[in-house]
Amino acid sequence: MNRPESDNCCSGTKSTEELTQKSYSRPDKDVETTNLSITKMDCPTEEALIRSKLSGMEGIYHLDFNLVQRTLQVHHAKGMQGELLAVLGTLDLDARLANAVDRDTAPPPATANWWVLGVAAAAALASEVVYWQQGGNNWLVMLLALTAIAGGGLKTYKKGWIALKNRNLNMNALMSIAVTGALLIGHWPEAAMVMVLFTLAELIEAKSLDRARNAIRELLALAPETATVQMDDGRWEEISAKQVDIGSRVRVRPGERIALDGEVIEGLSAVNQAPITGESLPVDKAPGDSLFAGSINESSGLEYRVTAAADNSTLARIIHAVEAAQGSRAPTQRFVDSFARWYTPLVFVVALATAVLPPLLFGGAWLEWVYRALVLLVIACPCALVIATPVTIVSGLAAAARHGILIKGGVYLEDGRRLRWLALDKTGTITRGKPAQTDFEPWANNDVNTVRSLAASLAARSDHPVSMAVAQAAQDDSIALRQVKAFSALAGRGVKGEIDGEDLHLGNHRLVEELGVCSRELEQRLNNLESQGKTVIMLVGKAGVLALFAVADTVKDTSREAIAELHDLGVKTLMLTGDNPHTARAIAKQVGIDRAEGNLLPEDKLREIEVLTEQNHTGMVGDGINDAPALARADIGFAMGVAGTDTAIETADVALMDDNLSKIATFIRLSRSTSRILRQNIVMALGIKAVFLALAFAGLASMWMAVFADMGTSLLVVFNGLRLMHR
Ligand SMILES: Nc1ncnc2c1ncn2[C@@H]1O[C@H](COP(=O)(O)OP(=O)(O)OP(=O)(O)O)[C@@H](O)[C@H]1O
Ligand SMILES: [Zn+2]
Repeated sequence: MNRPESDNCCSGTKSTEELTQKSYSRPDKDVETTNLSITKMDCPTEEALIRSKLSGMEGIYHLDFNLVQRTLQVHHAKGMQGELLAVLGTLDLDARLANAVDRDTAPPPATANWWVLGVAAAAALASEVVYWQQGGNNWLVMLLALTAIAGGGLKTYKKGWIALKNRNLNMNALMSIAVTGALLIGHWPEAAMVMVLFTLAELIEAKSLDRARNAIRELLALAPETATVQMDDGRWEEISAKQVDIGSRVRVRPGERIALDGEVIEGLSAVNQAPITGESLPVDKAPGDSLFAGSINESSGLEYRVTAAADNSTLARIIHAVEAAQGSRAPTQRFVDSFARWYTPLVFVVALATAVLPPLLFGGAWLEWVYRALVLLVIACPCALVIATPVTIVSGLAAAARHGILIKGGVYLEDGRRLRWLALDKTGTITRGKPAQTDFEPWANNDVNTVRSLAASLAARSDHPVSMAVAQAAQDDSIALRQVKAFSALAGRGVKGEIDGEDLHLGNHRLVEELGVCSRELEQRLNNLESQGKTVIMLVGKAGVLALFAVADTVKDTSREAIAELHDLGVKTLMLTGDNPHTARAIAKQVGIDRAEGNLLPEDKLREIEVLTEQNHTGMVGDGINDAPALARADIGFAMGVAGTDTAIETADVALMDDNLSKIATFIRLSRSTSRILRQNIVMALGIKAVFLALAFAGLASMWMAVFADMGTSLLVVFNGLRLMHR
């Protein structure tokens, strides 16, 4: 049996992560996937319990825990579901089958019986008071203490017992042992207090986790539940957004939120797309423009045609991706998990030694040392430490989503701060990607209209931006097109086809060289145009070069500033383009990019990235389609302008909803604050533990102080993590 999630999976490198996920997402006919919702899995210790129970079973291949959503995905051999549920049943964690597709059923919030807990707390307090008044234990102290423990701690005992039976030392087990021990050595009021405080801590912790859990669902709540749809008979009726079919006509009033993805049919309005793209300026919409569910229609009414079902809208896909991202473990989380795995048993052993050795060897007082050992048991609970990471990562992911940045895993969020180089594609990334024809020149006395018509006929068949510019210019001048036969695109070069029996090529310098029809004179002319930042393609026929067409793209308004922001963050920039080196340099100079490489075929781009990644943490940003190999090879691949596209969201490591490059700087800054908060949390959690460890040895810490500190630390790290949400 192979189990790739085995504990020695050490570094968080992308390749291991991907391998693990890919090998299991492949539909295999013998592997079945069960999604479970586990209501009572609110502390990482429960995860450890489940893991130890399941991973030993024959036929269980892979476990994907999502603590924040309290879900577990199990990949297992076919037909094991019943057995799986039965085993989980013995752990008493309320494991239920969950439908992965149905994202609307939020997990129930942490339940609390405040009334019982209040009585328990009062009893514990009273027991303490009576103890001090009477100067010792008596039947009343004991009765009050037992009442408190029964009220506050039965659940803990139950969970602790299950854990111990499964030879798992989780915090419930530790607490049960500690409280029982305290009772046995006669510390009745304190045992009661510790149990009540612990239960309270658990509750508060669960509540604050609920907040993190809901952060992402709150994003989903951005799309209204209902939409005003035109019925077959022409009436308008408000129906549930989920029931609206693709193609329906929907109306949205000014000030209203848009319920479904669609395309404007009628009306002109400004739409605030901030919830999707993070861009706060409203965007003007006219017929033909696309709309995103969740965005806000600001100025006037619109009618649109629905283009995606409610559960497949861009917004829904964003939320789906963020939720999935939480499941994958960030490097810090792996570190913390493996730390917790040896920390708890180690402290347990130390506690045992503390209880036994000093009295045996040095004649210490038994009761005194047993008590110190019990304090150690309380300190052995790593909950604050373990909870700190997922909460921080989830808040970071949610904050990024609010900025229109979709991060596909905690790894990338943590890694972003390490980026030293960013490679950028030119067309569509730095420039608008919508070039226009600026010059055309017949070559060797050819007839202007004939060559334009030939070139445009070829160009019209291609969707490459350069071709589109040539075709558009011809159309604007009402030049008639001819019929093209045997058309094909030549990657990185241009296109070719046959018109009236003549083989024609339309493409760049590389193509002209390859056809062997270049000349000194032509090169001079090329250099001249290219050094102005223009891209030149040539029409080539039997008689050689027939004409030159120059197109120019404009740089996006945001590019220059975004590049400067990146440089301020210490990230160097490199432009990679299939376009010629002159144009590449001219554009690079305009926006302030450090280095530019032109004339690159897709495989050359890949090689550049490979060279860079060997020495530096390197990101690559592109529009996703022809740059796919380079994007995949980079440490972090960014796809931009993905809102509305189908595949790009799924392919990149980080997807930027709009095409504003400054989002990458935002991402890096967010990554830096995330790792700062992660470090703070870990130092805080470990530091407080260390202090209490020392105090416990010195006999200066009491049990309830340790519980209190533990609760305080948990709360501190959770709130510290949630702070990110508002970055
Ligand atoms: N279909 C085409 N029509 C016209 N020219 C083309 C075509 N395909 C490629 N070319 C020429 O080859 C060059 C390189 O094309 P390629 O598609 O590799 O890069 P690009 O997408 O234009 O630039 P970037 O790498 O910056 O995105 C283009 O600049 C253009 O001159
Ligand atoms: Zn040449």
